[in-house]
Amino acid sequence: MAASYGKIGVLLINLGTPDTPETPDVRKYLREFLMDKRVIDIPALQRYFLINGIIAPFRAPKSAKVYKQLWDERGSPLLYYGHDLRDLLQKELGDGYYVALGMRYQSPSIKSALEELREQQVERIIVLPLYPQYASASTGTSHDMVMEIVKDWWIVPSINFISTFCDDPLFIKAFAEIGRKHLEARKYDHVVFSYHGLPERHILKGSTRNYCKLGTCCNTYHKLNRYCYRAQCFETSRLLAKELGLAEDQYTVAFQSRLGKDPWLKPYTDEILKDLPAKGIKNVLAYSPAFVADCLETTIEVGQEFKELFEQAGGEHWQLVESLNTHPLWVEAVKQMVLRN
Ligand SMILES: C=CC1=C(C)c2cc3[nH]c(cc4nc(cc5[nH]c(cc1n2)c(C)c5CCC(=O)O)C(CCC(=O)O)=C4C)c(C)c3C=C
Ligand SMILES: [Fe+2]
Ligand SMILES: [Fe+2]
Repeated sequence: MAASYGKIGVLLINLGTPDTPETPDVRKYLREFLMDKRVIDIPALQRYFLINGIIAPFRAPKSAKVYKQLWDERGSPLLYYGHDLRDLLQKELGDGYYVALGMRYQSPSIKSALEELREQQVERIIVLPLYPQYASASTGTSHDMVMEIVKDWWIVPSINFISTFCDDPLFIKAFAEIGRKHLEARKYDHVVFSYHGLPERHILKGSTRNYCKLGTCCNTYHKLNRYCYRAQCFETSRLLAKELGLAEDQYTVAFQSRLGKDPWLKPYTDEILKDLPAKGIKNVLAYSPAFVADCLETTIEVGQEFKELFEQAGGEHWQLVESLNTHPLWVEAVKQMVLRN
């Protein structure tokens, strides 16, 4: 596309995925991802030994097996839904905008996406990491990478960083609509909102004036805990529950995907789901609202692994709510976020 001056650039960012589901590519991806000091926040030398001594040799082949189950004819869903969203958003926003997609790890890189925008000589850039709830390990590191790259540009255009959209009305409406179809199709006893976990210390490090202490501090969402990941997960869940007409005792918020021995945000999804059947909860609808596109964490972890655990514990029906992917209300939600910024 030829450059035309005065456009607004939109940079969509997501986590990234291995280039292929083969072990060497998964190892390369995990190395880049987990060497990020905002993801594994321990001293550099310790991180180096953890990754090269344990994760690269042992975790990479295991993860590759799971990535092979995830891969389909279009590749990795996280990546192809990213491209689809970019194309749909470009169509919706029209000629005054140029939309680019960058992945924090692997490809297409944030650097290549920013170069596309620079080539277009966009006058402003809106940076939107595709994570509804801010965490230093996701949104923070995406912003960090953008700043790292543009700091060397001679002309640094105006840049708007969007850091959270956990309570965006259209985002909530889109996710509610997808879940509502399941709730109307059969009877569910309970809804589980399962979020990607974080080490507890990540919350404490971001605690404004020591406000967040992993207690009831996050039960309401306001100025002091605006960027607390835990408070944002609770807020998204509350708003989704409200939109779906769920009472407080009809849903549970839990956290998944913990890694290592440090305490992560609790309760852990794989633990709570095992106790549900004994309480008479045998039909569960599972939401994964930390992600806006299907990926390993939704399709495989929530959709398959948790389903197996639930059934082994006596559960009868476990249903994953598919992610926002290319849902028209989601595309509209992103469009409105861009227009507002
Ligand atoms: C210390 C480890 C990790 C932190 C902290 C973390 C935070 C975090 N991650 C996401 C989003 C995604 N993570 C995904 C996969 C994934 N995450 C970790 C570790 C941490 N994540 C690992 C090791 C993996 C790889 C899979 C595995 O080997 O188990 C994905 C899926 C990508 C895909 O290709 O499908 C996403 C998306 C967020 C939002 C977040 C902080 C809140
Ligand atoms: Fe992760
Ligand atoms: Fe908090």
